[in-house]
Amino acid sequence: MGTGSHPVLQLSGVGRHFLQGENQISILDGADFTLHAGETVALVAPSGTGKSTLLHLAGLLEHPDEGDVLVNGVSCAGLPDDRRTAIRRSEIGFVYQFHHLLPEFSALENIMMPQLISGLPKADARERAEQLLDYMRIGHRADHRPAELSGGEQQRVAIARAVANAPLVLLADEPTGNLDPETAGYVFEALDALVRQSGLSAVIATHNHDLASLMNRRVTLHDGKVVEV
Ligand SMILES: Nc1ncnc2c1ncn2[C@@H]1O[C@H](COP(=O)(O)OP(=O)(O)OP(=O)(O)O)[C@@H](O)[C@H]1O
Repeated sequence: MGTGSHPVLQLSGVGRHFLQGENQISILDGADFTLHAGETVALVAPSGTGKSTLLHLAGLLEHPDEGDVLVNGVSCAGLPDDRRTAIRRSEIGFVYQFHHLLPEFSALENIMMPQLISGLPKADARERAEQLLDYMRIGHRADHRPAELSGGEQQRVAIARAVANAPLVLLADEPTGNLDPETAGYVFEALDALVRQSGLSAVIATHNHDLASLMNRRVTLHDGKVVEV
């Protein structure tokens, strides 16, 4: 992380509450968090403490009940949905625990898709997708559909898709949680290398402490707040 790096993602006093039976439970409650440009942060917390909730709010996939999410300094709390969607598409890449690839399209087409939606010419989208597949060392799998790929390959395609539009921030929700330990290590290292090579900032939720130690910084969730480890 260089000196003078600016915040690319900020959670400010974020709350998220759910009704469970008769009780309201606060999963996030006045949570603050700042991610700086070029920084990688591991989010390591027990199951059910709100990692997915936090990432969904940070990725503008859901609204907080209180507080604000700022992406590159832009306050998103009061923005209309179309502006939030535009910011999400251009600034955020998201990797889910299960790949969420489109089953009827090839690996290459899945990676081209977000670029085509953003209006990039098809030839450029294809070139970028091919480069990313090569970088993830699955160039030979370009024409295969998700069901024809191994779990590790599927997740590498999902990572390539998430960074295809050169987002400012990559968010990953247990991207290797579904893989055997050896494959998980391999995929996580590829993800880490890609993030560093492209100068991305990232928040990656993982249960795996070895993988978390590859990141610049570790945080956890406690009583609805983000705390440094
Ligand atoms: N839409 C919802 N309605 C009600 N409760 C919810 C909702 N979404 C999440 N929760 C509850 O909030 C808590 C946190 O969920 P979340 O998925 O964020 O945890 P997590 O830390 O990501 O867990 P895991 O590691 O198991 O994925 C859980 O108890 C969950 O049941």
